[in-house]
Amino acid sequence: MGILNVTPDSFSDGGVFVGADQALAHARQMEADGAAIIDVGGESTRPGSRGVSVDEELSRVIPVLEALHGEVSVPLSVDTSKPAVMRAAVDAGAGLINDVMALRRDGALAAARDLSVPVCLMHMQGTPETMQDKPCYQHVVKEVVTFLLERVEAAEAAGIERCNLMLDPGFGFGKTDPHNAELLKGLPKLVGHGLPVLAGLSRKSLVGRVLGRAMEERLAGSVALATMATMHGARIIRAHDVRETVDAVRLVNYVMAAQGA
Ligand SMILES: Cn1c(SCC(=O)Nc2ccccc2)nc2c(=O)[nH]c(N)nc21
Repeated sequence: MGILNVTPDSFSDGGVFVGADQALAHARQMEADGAAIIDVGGESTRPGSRGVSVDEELSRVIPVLEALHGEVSVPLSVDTSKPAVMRAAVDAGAGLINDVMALRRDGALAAARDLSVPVCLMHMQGTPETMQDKPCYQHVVKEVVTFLLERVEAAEAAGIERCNLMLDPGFGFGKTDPHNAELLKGLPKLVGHGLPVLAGLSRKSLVGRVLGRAMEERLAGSVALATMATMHGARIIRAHDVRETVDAVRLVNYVMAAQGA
């Protein structure tokens, strides 16, 4: 899942691709590099960030989805928690919903059901504004798995088909580095519930803090974590550096498919 940030303040790449034409060029490059999905997000979810209005998010995301639709052959996911943005985004060509709030906003379950597109349900403790103040868990893996299974129940109760759901532990969303490490090590417990698991670790602060690497120096660490997530059963890897991440995933798949051992 290639990351296409259309947030002016997206701190991971400083919102370099805000214009629709730069976005299209970046999306085409990620598709050429092997991305199976392009994730388009208009609201920065960095720690401490406040949300944006529906209109602001729409003005960022819809023009880009319209520019990409029909120009790239891979499905587009819209990274949003707002029902109105979900509906407009699917109308504009999005084929997946990537919701960091796991459809908890009012109207989100109904929107996802009406739209009947695949949905990624992600765990977050608190909100982007507060989540990193003091993340705390008794058993982080158990609590994240339990939350996600509860969201699956809620989605099915709302009429969303189970086969349209993906689960995501939400690395960095209300987690300390030990929490993130425990979640990555414990990923097989989430994978074991039979739904595809998505992992987003690319360039995140976990890499920066453990390795002491600035944002632009996190490629090797990101590929290492993508490799670990894939070995632990993640089926979708959300990444900035698509070419390098695809190489790693292809090699993991090759080795894991080997006979014997
Ligand atoms: C939209 N979105 C994000 S944005 C946060 C981010 O990339 N931060 C970040 C990026 C680069 C550097 C530092 C932080 N992370 C996920 C994720 O892990 N899973 C799913 N499903 N969606 C996600």
